[in-house]
Amino acid sequence: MSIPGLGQAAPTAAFLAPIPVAPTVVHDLQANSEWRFEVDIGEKIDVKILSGTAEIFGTELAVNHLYTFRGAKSSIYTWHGCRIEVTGVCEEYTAEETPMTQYVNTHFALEKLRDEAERDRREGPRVLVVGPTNSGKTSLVKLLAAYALRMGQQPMVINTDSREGLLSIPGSLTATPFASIIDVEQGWGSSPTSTSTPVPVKLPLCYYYGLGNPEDNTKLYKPIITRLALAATSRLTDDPAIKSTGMIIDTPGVISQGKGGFDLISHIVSEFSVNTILVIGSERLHSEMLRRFSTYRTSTGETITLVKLDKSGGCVDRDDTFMQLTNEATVKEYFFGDTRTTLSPHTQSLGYDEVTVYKIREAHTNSFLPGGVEETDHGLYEKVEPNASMQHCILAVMYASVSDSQDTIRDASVMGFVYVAEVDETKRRLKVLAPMNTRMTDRPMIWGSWPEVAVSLMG
Ligand SMILES: Nc1ncnc2c1ncn2[C@@H]1O[C@H](COP(=O)(O)OP(=O)(O)OP(=O)(O)O)[C@@H](O)[C@H]1O
Repeated sequence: MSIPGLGQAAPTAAFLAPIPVAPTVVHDLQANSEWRFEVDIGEKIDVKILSGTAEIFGTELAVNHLYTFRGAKSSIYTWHGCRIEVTGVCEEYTAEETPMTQYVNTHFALEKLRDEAERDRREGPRVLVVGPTNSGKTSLVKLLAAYALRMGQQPMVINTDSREGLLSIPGSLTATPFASIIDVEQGWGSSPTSTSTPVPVKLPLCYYYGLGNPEDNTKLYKPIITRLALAATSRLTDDPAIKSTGMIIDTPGVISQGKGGFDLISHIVSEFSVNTILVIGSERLHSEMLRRFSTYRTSTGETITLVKLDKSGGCVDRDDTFMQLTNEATVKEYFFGDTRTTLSPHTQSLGYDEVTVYKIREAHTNSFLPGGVEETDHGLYEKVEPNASMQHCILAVMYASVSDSQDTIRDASVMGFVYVAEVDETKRRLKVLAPMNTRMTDRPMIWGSWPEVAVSLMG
């Protein structure tokens, strides 16, 4: 073996090969145009605004600051024109047709409602965004939250889409009060575990569903939505600034696509007392929402305002592989940090008898046995002994006690997540990775199927 720098061997050709230099391009963007880009997972680009004004989904970019984007599909919009410098390889084009005027008008209509709410000391608008998969719901939620923040408001952003996490691991449903700028490089911002970033951390109220699709177990999804709504409403009531700004609720695309899903939309509408529904990119869904909600009254007697919005031509489909890799990157970041912050997770060895694990039951809801007899509900979770199939899985550690009922555990908020790094069936022990060295043996843990982590995080 030759130690680098001490060995006698001549440098190899690879060692001498020049390091490829990423190309740098300057784009001049006209007023009201959008530069759309896609960076592959594992690749990155650096972007600098040289002059003018520019924003990413509503968040203004600073001039001469270097922004780095990794594995992202996104866009930079300018109202008045700008010059940008891009270093790195990505797929890109500039578009002049965007629905931004519609979106900003929606924002100003919401601002009017917020001003009225502040004046009358009432709750601001509770806005629900629905639309098919990849129609730009999350991007619109981000944009409306960013514009509200720019006006000095404090929006509460609710994520009811377990397929993607919002400041948390996928599988969770969250309510996050935003009081400071959204971190455009990271999507939504720094997670509570990353402490030394320039953008202040946000603390979500976090509940765990643990499956990728709400329809996989509506008997679990619905009560968690109810619990999330209760927590969000009480947080809202406690803080006048959040109260008058109101909520913006993101939804999973799948619930906008059929009868079972529409029932879930109705459930979210009633639990969050939604009074504004933004329907994005679907005429059919808009007419369905009109049919369901045109005569509806919220718990406080308000009617629902329905607004139809265009889908941006920039929305891109994200295939399963892209989602899988993005989710794995989010999980990795939760434990190990990102390029800006390195975290040091702890490994703990736990005996089978020291842990209480509940596995989520799947796909038993709405199922009928032949002859129309409904299948018996055996409970939400199944108490299981650790086993080899737990390897590489994520477990949610709940703020509950091991002696609590399944309903109490379901309604508890999440204390944190652990990753099962190793299962030793002979010694009957688990090796788990946790962000902190907290005692976990007196907490119940929930084992779901989402997020799926196909690779070892320890490699
Ligand atoms: N104007 C745009 N330019 C470039 N990319 C965009 C634009 N709008 C949205 N995207 C990208 O398109 C993808 C889908 O958008 P988004 O996540 O907002 O859709 P969604 O409706 O929330 O999806 P889902 O139904 O999966 O939750 C994302 O990667 C997003 O960053």
